[in-house]
Amino acid sequence: MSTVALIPAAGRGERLGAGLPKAFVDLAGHSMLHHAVRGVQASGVVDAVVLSVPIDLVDQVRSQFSEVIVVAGGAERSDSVRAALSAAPPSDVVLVHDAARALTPQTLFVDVVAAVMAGAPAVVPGLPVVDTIKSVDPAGTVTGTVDRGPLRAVQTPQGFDSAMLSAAYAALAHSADGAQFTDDAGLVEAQGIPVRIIPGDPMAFKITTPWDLQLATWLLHERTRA
Ligand SMILES: Nc1ccn([C@@H]2O[C@H](COP(=O)(O)OP(=O)(O)OP(=O)(O)O)[C@@H](O)[C@H]2O)c(=O)n1
Ligand SMILES: C[C@](O)(CO)[C@H](O)COP(=O)(O)O
Repeated sequence: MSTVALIPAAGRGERLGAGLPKAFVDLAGHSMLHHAVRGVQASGVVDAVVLSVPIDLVDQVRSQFSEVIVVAGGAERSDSVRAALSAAPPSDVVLVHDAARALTPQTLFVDVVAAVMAGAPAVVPGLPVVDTIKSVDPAGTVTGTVDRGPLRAVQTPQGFDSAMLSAAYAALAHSADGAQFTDDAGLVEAQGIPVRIIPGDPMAFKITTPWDLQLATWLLHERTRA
C-alpha cells in the first residue's frame, strides 16, 4: 500500500506576525517547512510528499526540496490542500499535515497510516481538552459551560483513504453552498463518512503564536543538547 503526504504551507501566519509566511519562519536554524518535511520523510511510512506554498515561493521551494512536488497554494487552507491533492501521484492513503505542526513525532505518522490501512476511511489524532470551556455571547458574557468530556482538540497528520478524500473534495467543488472547513476531517464528516480519533501527541502542537514559536525553538534546542 502506498501513502502520499500533503503539506499545506501557504498560510500567511497572521497570528505569528513574523512578516513572512509562517512556514518560512526560522525555527532553530531551519524553516518550519524544513522541519515538517524532514519529519514526514523520517517516519518511513510516506512514499511521496506534495507541498503547497505561496505562489511567489514555488520556484525557491522546488530548488530547496528537489525530491518533493511543489505547487501553489490558495486563499484558504482547504484551497491549498485541494491544490496539493490535485498534483499528488496515485496512492492508497493520503496524509494531510500542517507545516505549522513542525515537531510532530514520527510515531504519530506511523499510527495514523496504520489505522487507515487497517480499514478506517478517515483517521484523526486528538487530545482531550484540559481547560474548562465556556460559550460566550458577542458582548463577552458567558452563556454556558460546555461538557468537555466528549471534546477532542484535533491535530495533523489526518489520514484518509485516497479515493474517498478525492471524491469529498470533488463534491465540495460542485456544491452550491461554498461551505468552509477548518480541517479535512470536517469535510468528510459533512459527507457522512465516519471519522476515527486516535490518541494525539503534545509535540504535534500547532505553532500559531509567538509563544508557540518560542516553545518550539526551546524544545528543538533541548533535543539537540540531549
Ligand atoms: N491559505 C492557507 C492557509 C493555511 N495554510 C496552511 O495550513 C496550516 C494551518 O494553518 P495555520 O496554522 O492557521 O496557518 P496560517 O493560516 O498561516 O496562520 P494565521 O491563521 O495566523 O494566518 C499551516 O501549515 C498553513 O501554512 C495553507 O497552506 N494555505
Ligand atoms: C487542521 C488543523 O490544524 C486541525 O487542528 C486546524 O483545523 C487548522 O486550523 P487553522 O485555523 O487553519 O489554524
